[in-house]
Amino acid sequence: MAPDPVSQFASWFADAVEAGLPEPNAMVLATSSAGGLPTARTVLLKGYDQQGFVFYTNYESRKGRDLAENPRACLLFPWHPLRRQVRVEGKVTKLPREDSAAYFHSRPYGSRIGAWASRQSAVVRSRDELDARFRELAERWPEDPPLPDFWGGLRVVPSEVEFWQGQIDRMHDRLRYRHTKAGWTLERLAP
Ligand SMILES: Cc1cc2nc3c(=O)[nH]c(=O)nc-3n(C[C@H](O)[C@H](O)[C@H](O)COP(=O)(O)O)c2cc1C
Ligand code: PXP
Repeated sequence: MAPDPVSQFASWFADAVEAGLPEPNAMVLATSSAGGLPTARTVLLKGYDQQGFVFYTNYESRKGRDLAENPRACLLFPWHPLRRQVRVEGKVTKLPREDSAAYFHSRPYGSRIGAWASRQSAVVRSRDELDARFRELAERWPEDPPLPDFWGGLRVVPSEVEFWQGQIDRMHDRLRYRHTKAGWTLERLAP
């Protein structure tokens, strides 16, 4: 195992890509409201480094509202064909606007209009209403829509990261990194 979880993640992520897993960067993001109600959904990992794990979303969506009132999250990478899973826990911070803008402008035009057209997680009357909203916004910005102020990146800053490897007889390997004042400590957990 690597001395820190991000280096270890890099190695397992490379294995997931190499193995040809569909959407190897898909991860389940769990959040919880201030009242303690948990929810989970899939998002795409768009970057990671020693600072943490980054994804992009609508800040006013259900997850966005959860994270505004309770900025803690758990990420789960379900790499079943490799008999592996990685779980990341930590605090969540917003990306600087210039970083969100750089990513937003790298997205295809339609996805950028889509971000504007979707009040993510709100109830919509119909598919037609959604499509009409898309067309209206595409007319407004025939090219280069700006970054919406309600959209951008979030970073999960890891405090614990667990690497799970399936083994025979359900005697799996579970190795957990925990961030302490002294740096990262690595512990083995019972399967
Ligand atoms: C494979 C996959 C990847 C997804 N990636 C994202 C993403 O990166 N950002 C995002 O906002 N929604 C993404 N979604 C949609 C979310 O799962 C979810 O439906 C949406 O963000 C609204 O979630 P919420 O109402 O809990 O906030 C993805 C869905 C799937 C199935
Ligand atoms: C609503 C939504 N936002 C953002 C993303 C992130 O991916 P991309 O920036 O590549 O569209 C996805 C991917 O499914 C998505 O569905």
